[in-house]
Amino acid sequence: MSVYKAVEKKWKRVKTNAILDERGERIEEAIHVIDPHALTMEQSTWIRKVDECIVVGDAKCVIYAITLPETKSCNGFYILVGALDACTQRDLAEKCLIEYAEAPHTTNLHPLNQQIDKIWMKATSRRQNEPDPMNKLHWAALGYHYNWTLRAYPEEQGSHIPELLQKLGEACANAVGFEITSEAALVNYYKANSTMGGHQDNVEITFDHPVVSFSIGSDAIFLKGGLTKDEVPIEILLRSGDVVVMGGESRLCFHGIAKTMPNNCIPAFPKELPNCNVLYHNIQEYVCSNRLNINVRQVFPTKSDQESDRKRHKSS
Ligand SMILES: O=C(O)CCC(=O)C(=O)O
Ligand SMILES: [Fe+2]
Repeated sequence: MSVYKAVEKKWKRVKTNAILDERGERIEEAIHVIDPHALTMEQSTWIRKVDECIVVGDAKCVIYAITLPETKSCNGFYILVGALDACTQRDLAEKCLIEYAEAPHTTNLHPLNQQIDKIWMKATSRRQNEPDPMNKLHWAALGYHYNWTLRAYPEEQGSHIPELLQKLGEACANAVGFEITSEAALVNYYKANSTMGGHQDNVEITFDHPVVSFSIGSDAIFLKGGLTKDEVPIEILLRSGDVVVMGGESRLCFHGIAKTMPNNCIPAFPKELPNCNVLYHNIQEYVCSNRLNINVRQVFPTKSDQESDRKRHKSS
């Protein structure tokens, strides 16, 4: 079994929803976890704070470059801690639930001809004994919709990338020195026990631009491995509002979600807000037991990338 798989298995066995026990001490399985809010002395020796910035609203965030301890190379993997301000988190949660899962975007239910229109409205207005349609929703695709059967991106964009995602993607990528034109976005809907197996994001036509990934709602244990599953992955606790940028050498690293950890207390989603309505209450309840992830990617090379490639080839 690969070491990556062994770490995934370890998290499958963890039944608690926090890395700390009742006494406030780390559970044994979590001793290596990087909690960006509480780095250990040892972690501070290899996790570099590269900058502080404001990506959106008034959220001042710290940027850490997280490199694998074995290689110690700075390989383009960054976490922007709390980069999304509370308003943006609430706005994105609402959009994931009532806009991004609707046509013209597609979802995992679409290829099965089971796409459910107004899924969030149906879920929240159903009778108590009726099944929750949200249980069937795993992902939504925006922009260029990757075709998993043909294993290819289509020539035409299936839907637009919302301006907010374009802007956030660009701001986060620029904050760590990368550029991105978001052409495809994926929204992942995680339930309390959902995981995402280790994989590489390797279906785009270019890998010269980073994947920018936004976390909203419940906490998660994110695993970031190397270029093979034989490298020990680092384990990172991601919270609502955190942004991960995987560019440069880390663009093709194995990664995934080993555990989703529902938490009752998410600062951006208090139980009551001034003037809050039923929609907010439903969203607040949802994010406390589920996690949303939105990630944006550039699929095709930028014209200037192609130009510089051509020049490189000519001169070599
Ligand atoms: O949920 C996450 O943070 C990671 C999602 C991911 O890796 C993907 O959609 O490819
Ligand atoms: Fe991924």
